[in-house]
Amino acid sequence: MTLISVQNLTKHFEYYEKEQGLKSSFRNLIHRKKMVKAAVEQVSFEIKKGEMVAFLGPNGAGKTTTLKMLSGILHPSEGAASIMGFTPWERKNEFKKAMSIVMGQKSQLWWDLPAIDSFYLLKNIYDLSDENYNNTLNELVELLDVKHVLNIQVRRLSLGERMKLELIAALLHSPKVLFLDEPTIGLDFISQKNIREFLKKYNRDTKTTIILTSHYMKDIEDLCDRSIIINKGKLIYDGKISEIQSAFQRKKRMKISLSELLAREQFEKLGSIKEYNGYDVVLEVENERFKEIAHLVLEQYPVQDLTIEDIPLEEGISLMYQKGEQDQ
Ligand SMILES: Nc1ncnc2c1ncn2[C@@H]1O[C@H](COP(=O)(O)OP(=O)(O)OP(=O)(O)O)[C@@H](O)[C@H]1O
Repeated sequence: MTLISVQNLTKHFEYYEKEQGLKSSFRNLIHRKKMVKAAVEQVSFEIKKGEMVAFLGPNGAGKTTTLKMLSGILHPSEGAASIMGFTPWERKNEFKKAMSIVMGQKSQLWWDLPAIDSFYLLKNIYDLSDENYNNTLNELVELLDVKHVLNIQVRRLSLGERMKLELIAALLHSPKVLFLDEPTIGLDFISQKNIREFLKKYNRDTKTTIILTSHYMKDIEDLCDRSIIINKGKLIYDGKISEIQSAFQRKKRMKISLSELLAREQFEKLGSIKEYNGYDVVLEVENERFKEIAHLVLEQYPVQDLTIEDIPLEEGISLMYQKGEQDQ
């Protein structure tokens, strides 16, 4: 069942250029130069109920602007979107009660209060029954393991603890659609992992539809099957994450450790050399040839260890960004 449908969504920001200096400030009062930034251009996609989709793109690609339109914070310049049958920017109460947005760099908790007070306020805003509120809160508190920090002023907590509490604030009213903008930004490795595990379980158990932006590839690889990629406001890929590699990266990486020093020339005929120090070599070889080359290296070279891996996802994605740039 399609839950989110977006057609030709476009956002052009208009602003006035401001030159440096006092003289220019006075000149700008009379003669201002209007600029237009095309942040999102004719983006279309559909998302089914229960999907967790990665929304990717380099800095400034238009991800946050798109999420702001889909959550009703911003009005588009053109295009249409339907989320659970609602037009987001009409901001109907039923829509607000059925969605939530978490922005890694913004907080909806009161910093000077303990989170439990903010949660109680949200209970009233969303008009939740005592039973419903207590059940959801207890479940989320247990899942995220934050019982011990609920009564501490939010400003005194660590970034990881705060992000867990932000998630609870966003999920108290059990939204059907959740927008997550960089939910693991700035978190240490363990906190990132905890948040990822929580999101995975939450999505699986509740079938909440989630759109996630993140610059951490581990988030994307662990959580999402599908990704929508934009660059300079335009959609450049919509498909399986596992196919990004095969579509844009037709090579494998071979790491070879040698028991004897070998000259660089010995490897040049096999593939492109990425690293070489005499004893350790990293080669990139064409997918079609890696078995044959591995066989040859094992037979003819003094090999101590050999591993073959796919090129990391971030490299596949960055190739895609580059291709997007060339096509535009
Ligand atoms: N209010 C605004 N006025 C003018 N330009 C804006 C405004 N908001 C965003 N932009 C521009 O629109 C483009 C897209 O911004 P957006 O924040 O959506 O990118 P992003 O993909 O979320 O980037 P990042 O990964 O860095 O957060 C950027 O070039 C940004 O400078």
